[in-house]
Amino acid sequence: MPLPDEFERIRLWTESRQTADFLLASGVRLGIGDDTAVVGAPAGIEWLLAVDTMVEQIHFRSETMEDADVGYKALASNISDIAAMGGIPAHALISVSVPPAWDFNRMKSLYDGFYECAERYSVAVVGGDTTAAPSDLVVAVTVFGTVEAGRAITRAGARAGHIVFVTGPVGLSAGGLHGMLPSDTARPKPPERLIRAHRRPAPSVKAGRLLLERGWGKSLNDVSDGLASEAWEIAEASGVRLVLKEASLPLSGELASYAADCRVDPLDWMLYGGEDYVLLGTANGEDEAAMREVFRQEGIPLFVIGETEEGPPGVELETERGLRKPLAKRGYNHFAKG
Ligand SMILES: Nc1ncnc2c1ncn2[C@@H]1O[C@H](COP(=O)(O)OP(=O)(O)O)[C@@H](O)[C@H]1O
Ligand SMILES: Cc1ncc(C[n+]2csc(CCOP(=O)(O)OP(=O)(O)O)c2C)c(N)n1
Ligand SMILES: [Mg+2]
Ligand SMILES: [Mg+2]
Ligand SMILES: [Mg+2]
Repeated sequence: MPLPDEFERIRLWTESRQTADFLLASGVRLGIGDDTAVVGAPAGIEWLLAVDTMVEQIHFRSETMEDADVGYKALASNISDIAAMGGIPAHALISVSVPPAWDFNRMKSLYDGFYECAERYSVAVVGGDTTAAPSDLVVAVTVFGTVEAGRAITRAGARAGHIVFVTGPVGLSAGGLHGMLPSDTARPKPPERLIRAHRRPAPSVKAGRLLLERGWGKSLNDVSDGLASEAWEIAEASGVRLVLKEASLPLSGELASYAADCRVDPLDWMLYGGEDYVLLGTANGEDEAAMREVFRQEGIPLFVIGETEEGPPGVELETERGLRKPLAKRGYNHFAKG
């Protein structure tokens, strides 16, 4: 059998993955197959638009991710940016640049991952682009979300006297990655939960919506580059200081024991590891009790990890003994100063 050409591949990767009813309900008048998609714009909403790229060797390699995980995570990381505005993810465009090693079947698995994530978060895949590539796979996903007009929660809304919270544990993804990356010295195998955190992140869409609908979220950011880096982004965008309490940071028992096995400090993974795709934000202290109660009822994690103060924008870490030290503006950076 001859190998499918470009157009047959697109059809075979995407055909019959989402029902006509679902696409119609998502406002899609015209989906995959024409020069552009045509999507209805509901009254009273604003569009949230974001794109994120995953590059083989930089964001993943065969040792760290299964093929389907790459598709799942590429869409999940974009959905996380919509969650970080308090929005609802709605549509996605998928661009793939495909090297020879990613044959038809591997790409089909990648698309299985895309569509698994799309189904979980009710995202309509409305188009994309396909090219050949010389050696490594590049996947770029553009996501469109909706938010009630004027209500998006930005990084700039933190004020002195807020509490600082996160919507899930941090550092698990970095711990899992540590154990899966090739290394000269043998590393203990990470627990399944850490591997899963790295491969199948769960963006906090429900938490983002609660924070917006109840009016609790005053500033919000998702954790892609690491808690410290994202905290600095809120501090600088808002013009406040964030004080994070080391004892309140959500350290999972599994991460603690895996870090002990590896003889490393889990705090490094928690503060600087990244790819957690939880939300970091601030809220009024008076709302803390109600927030805790409703998040508990909804079964969504919420950890209060510090507070904000007036002063030159920055981030501090308060140790268990009450000593404060500046928290380095460090995290994953594609072009770290060298
Ligand atoms: N090449 C680019 N051209 C235009 N805007 C960009 C480019 N790269 C990043 N941005 C914008 O810079 C901001 C920060 O990007 P980034 O750090 O990737 O955000 P995030 O961590 O939320 O994905 C975003 O508003 C993003 O849209
Ligand atoms: C093989 C491999 N090496 C290193 C990493 C770690 N890593 C790569 S990108 C990244 C940060 C998130 O990616 P980025 O492109 O910065 O996303 P954005 O901040 O734009 O959402 C991290 C922690 C990884 N996931 N896989
Ligand atoms: Mg980005
Ligand atoms: Mg983001
Ligand atoms: Mg980044």
